[in-house]
Amino acid sequence: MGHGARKQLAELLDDAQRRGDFSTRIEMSARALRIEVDGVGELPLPLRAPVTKKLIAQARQASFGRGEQTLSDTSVRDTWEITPDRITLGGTDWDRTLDGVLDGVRTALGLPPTVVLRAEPHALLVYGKGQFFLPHQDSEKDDSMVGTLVVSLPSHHTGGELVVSHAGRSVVHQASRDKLTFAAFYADCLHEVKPVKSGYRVTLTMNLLAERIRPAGEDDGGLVADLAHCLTEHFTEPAEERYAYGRQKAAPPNRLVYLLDHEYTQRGLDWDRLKGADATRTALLRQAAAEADCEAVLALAEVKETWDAHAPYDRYDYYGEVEHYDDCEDEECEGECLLDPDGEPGAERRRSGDFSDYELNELIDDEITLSWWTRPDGTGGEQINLPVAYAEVCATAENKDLTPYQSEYEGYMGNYGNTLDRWYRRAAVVLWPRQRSFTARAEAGSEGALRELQGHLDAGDLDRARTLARSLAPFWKHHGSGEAAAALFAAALPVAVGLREADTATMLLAPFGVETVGERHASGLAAAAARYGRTWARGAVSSWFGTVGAYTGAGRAAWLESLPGLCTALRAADGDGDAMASPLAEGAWQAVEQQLTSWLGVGRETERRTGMEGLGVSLARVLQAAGPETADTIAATLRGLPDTALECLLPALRTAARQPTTIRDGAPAARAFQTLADHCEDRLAAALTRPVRAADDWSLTLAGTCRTGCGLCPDLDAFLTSRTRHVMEWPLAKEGRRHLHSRIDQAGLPVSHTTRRQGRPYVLVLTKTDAVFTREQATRTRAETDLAWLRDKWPRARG
Ligand SMILES: O=C(O)CCC(=O)C(=O)O
Ligand SMILES: [Fe+2]
Repeated sequence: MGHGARKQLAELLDDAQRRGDFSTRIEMSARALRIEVDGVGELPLPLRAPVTKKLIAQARQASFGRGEQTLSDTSVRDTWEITPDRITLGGTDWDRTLDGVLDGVRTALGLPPTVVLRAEPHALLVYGKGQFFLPHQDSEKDDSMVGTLVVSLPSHHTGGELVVSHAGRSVVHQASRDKLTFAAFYADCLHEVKPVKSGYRVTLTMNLLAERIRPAGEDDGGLVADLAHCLTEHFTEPAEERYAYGRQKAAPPNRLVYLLDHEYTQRGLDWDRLKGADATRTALLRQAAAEADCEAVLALAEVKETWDAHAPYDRYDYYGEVEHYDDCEDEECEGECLLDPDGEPGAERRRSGDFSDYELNELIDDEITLSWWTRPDGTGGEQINLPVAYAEVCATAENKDLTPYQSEYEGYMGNYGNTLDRWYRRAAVVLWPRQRSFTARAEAGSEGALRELQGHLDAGDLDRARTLARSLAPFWKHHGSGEAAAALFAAALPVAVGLREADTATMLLAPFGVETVGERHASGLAAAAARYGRTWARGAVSSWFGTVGAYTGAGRAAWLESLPGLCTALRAADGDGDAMASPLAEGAWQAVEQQLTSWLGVGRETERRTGMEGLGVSLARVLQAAGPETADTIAATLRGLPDTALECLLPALRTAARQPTTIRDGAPAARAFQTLADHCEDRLAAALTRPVRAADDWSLTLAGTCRTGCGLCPDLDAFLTSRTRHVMEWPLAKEGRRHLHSRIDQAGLPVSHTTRRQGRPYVLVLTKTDAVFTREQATRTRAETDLAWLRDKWPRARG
């Protein structure tokens, strides 16, 4: 059975690992090292305070890396540093001693004998009393860097322990007073230097580099054969379903994903530089793969686990009698607020994002997605997006024993109790039977698989290309959106054209989001439209838009910025670019129109204005991308909208005016922009002829009505529309007050509402604010400015 094969495979690999540890420590005589520092001279060992002080005089405050940045913050790292160019290492026996240490480190860390370690000085560090380095991981400065070697020079001190952790275990290294202490650890280990309590701690840190010296040798034939047998079984037996309550047997799995123990960066992920047990296990796995006729690649996986978990309650004294939180500022709260929001269980830790002491009860769900992998031929890697099925996963170390890079705790949610989400990044070996190679890779959205198809087309083997392409249909879905999918889309276009089969071409191109489509695809798109016709092109474009308005985030706005350039490139391309450009512009307009309609319905003015202004930029781009007829149709629709739409039209005109070529006579949308400018001018002029509000006129226009048929809103409306009333006191229970609040807030009315907490029910006090007048004045001033700008920039009826 499939599950049995996976389990057995993990066990075989677990047994096979040479017992490598993540950190090790070796002591050597201080006589082995002669160390000289510029400006100080040779350091007599063990170090004494006067010499150490001279070192400090030559040092600078050490910084540390975070992402791309280098930071200096003594609350994170407080130590003196001397750069390696100022240090000379020597001594009659030094090279031999270091080689011996490195060989011991290699064995202790479980690296195979086919690898040799080198150490490259990184810095000389001096820690005085109170100085330390908080937990961190070292950045891998070099592709071949596998870890760090800390050489502590003999020196009298207390504190300053080096604590190294991995997969839930920690070791503490304390330096010797009279010997050299070598501590080595893998680069993915979290480590820290505890504050020095007395004396000085002086270390020479070195990067550990791994180099391959011989090819991996033949391993125990029996073990490899057993592993190969497991692989064959895994790929031929029906896949096990996680919750298979009497369901039909599934097809065999398409791949096996073996998760590795250590962490790797994309750059550092290489068969020859795997760490500890990973190195041994993958070497065996690859031999087994060859024997079972499987291909193997290295991959990076994102893992998300959801646990039923709970906070360590006992530290909180709230447990027991709960009381009202006195300073609760929630206006609606009438003694129903029982807890200080900050006093909830785990609030403290929730803020700091540390959930390490939460208790994990039961795993509710896990998801694994492969995001990147190496090519089977070993030439670099590619981005992919592949959810991994339960029946395909195999691992020796469980996720929960590793350190998540992010955690989120969610209190009781109804369906589940309290849940803790944890995210991990893990590396993996991915294997599949060689004869299923195309499917296994294509399913992951691999560009390489599409290039294989292209290869068949180039070689004139149309039948083979069509058969393989059609085999994608069941899983060729959701290739995402934006730049990340652009390369895959670029690879899919020529294949779609070359297949000369409209339906297969549709299937290949449909699963992309419109934000993926860019200028680089123009010639491929024009060629596809020429091959399959305008109706086909329209269908393809509509599949990229998906449900119009379904996605309207920042990605869409950025894409609209590029739309005019894309449409120009399409219209200039060989083939039938216009067949793509027109539906693209129309689809973009539909999405913008839908957003415009929803903004028009928003009552709160500042919020609406901000939204409309952003939309104005998008509208300008859509008009610039459209052909003359579409642009005119759009302009006609816009002229039919209420005056609030000017909040979008003016920003659109301003955007266009900043790019004069797009509005000059002869530009496709020039006429449409002029029509809109004239329309705005008319509406603003008309608005300015309306009389100014009288100083005693407090009446408000009703924005939005209450559809609940409640008994309160008629009274509210009477107050709002009254010219004379500007304060209303209303004894009202909580529900009613809440209803009125929400109506006033949603309409963005210039009316303040407060609750006087006296007697029962409390009294709701509504007060019309000065904004009744100031807002109108501001609108008027804005209209005057806009009108002047329009008359200057868009003079009416040229010629
Ligand atoms: O001083 C040490 O022992 C370690 C320093 C360290 O972790 C580093 O420089 O990254
Ligand atoms: Fe470090």
